[in-house]
Amino acid sequence: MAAFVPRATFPTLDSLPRSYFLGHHRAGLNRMKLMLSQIDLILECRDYRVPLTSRNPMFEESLGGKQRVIVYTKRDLGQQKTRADSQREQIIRIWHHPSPVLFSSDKSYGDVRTILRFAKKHAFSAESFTGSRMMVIGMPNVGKSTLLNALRREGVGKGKAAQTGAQPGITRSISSGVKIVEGNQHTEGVYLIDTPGVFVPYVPDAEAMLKLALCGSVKDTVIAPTTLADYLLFRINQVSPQLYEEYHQPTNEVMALLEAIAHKTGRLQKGGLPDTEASALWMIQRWRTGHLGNFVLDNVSENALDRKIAEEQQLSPSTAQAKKIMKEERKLRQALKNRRPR
Ligand SMILES: Nc1nc2c(ncn2[C@@H]2O[C@H](COP(=O)(O)OP(=O)(O)OP(=O)(O)O)[C@@H](O)[C@H]2O)c(=O)[nH]1
Repeated sequence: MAAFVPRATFPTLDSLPRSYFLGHHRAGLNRMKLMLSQIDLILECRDYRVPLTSRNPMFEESLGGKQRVIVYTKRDLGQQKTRADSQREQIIRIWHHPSPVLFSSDKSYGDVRTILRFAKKHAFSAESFTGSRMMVIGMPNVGKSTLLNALRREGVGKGKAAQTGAQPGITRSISSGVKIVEGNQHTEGVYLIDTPGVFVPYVPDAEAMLKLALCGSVKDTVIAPTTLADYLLFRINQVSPQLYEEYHQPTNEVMALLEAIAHKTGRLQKGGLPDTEASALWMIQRWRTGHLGNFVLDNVSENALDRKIAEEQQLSPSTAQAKKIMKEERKLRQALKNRRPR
């Protein structure tokens, strides 16, 4: 039998939606700007699996000037605990030097404690009697509320304060501060404010949109699940087709894999026909929960962040493009109203 050769490239999908900037994203960002003067430190969350693509330049534009620490979330879903992980993390630290960078997994008490220690040190060095107020920001579904809950649990031993969920947009408004560090005789402690995830107004690169959708920053109704599953298959094949060996032999044909998954997991329609859409959603969800391989989707190299920023500056939208973006946003809002999630 001929050896399996994975696809080297994924087709460019010009018709893919490139926007997911919703009303509550815009409103949330405006409110964050207004609150900035009361904030001592920003915890900006980015997804460990897409350290470049989950950067939102609007935060820099709108909230720049405030002291900020970048927290790369969902580390457990991207790392394999190898030397390559440490090297990648070292490069990411270099990207942001001298700003601090932290990595976090909600499964790791160590990671959460490190962030807590950082928050404590920052707050107590300010010696403010009224305590310290921090704000957690980031793209939708990056894990902001989960981080807030973990910091509260570890910091003051209290239960969940913010709702979390597998789809983006669970947090719709800015919360009041939640205590994550107890005070002492000199200060009131540390309060953390949760904010709604904010998407970028326009994603010029179709592959970036696929990555963001795969990581859950975009609602699953926006991009066809079979298209997303095809992109996931393309990426899994580059890592190891063995990751889906219990369903199918190595393949570049997403429909063949989805049909096999449908039969194996009982996702069948009337008459026993495989439900490929439901199987695609299941496959995507399996990857999002770490059951189809843990890997990073962005190429991390020393000058990758500078290159990305330079590209963004070149691609900053003209008036005509901005109008097109707004039209796309309106269309998207209408489509979301009309389509109910399955
Ligand atoms: N495996 C893993 N899953 C995580 C981690 N952090 C968050 N999640 C999951 O990611 C999903 C999104 O988490 P949320 O905390 O609701 O994300 P959010 O950024 O507040 O989302 P928005 O409401 O869109 O702003 C949930 O299903 C969480 O369980 C992590 O470190 N590891």
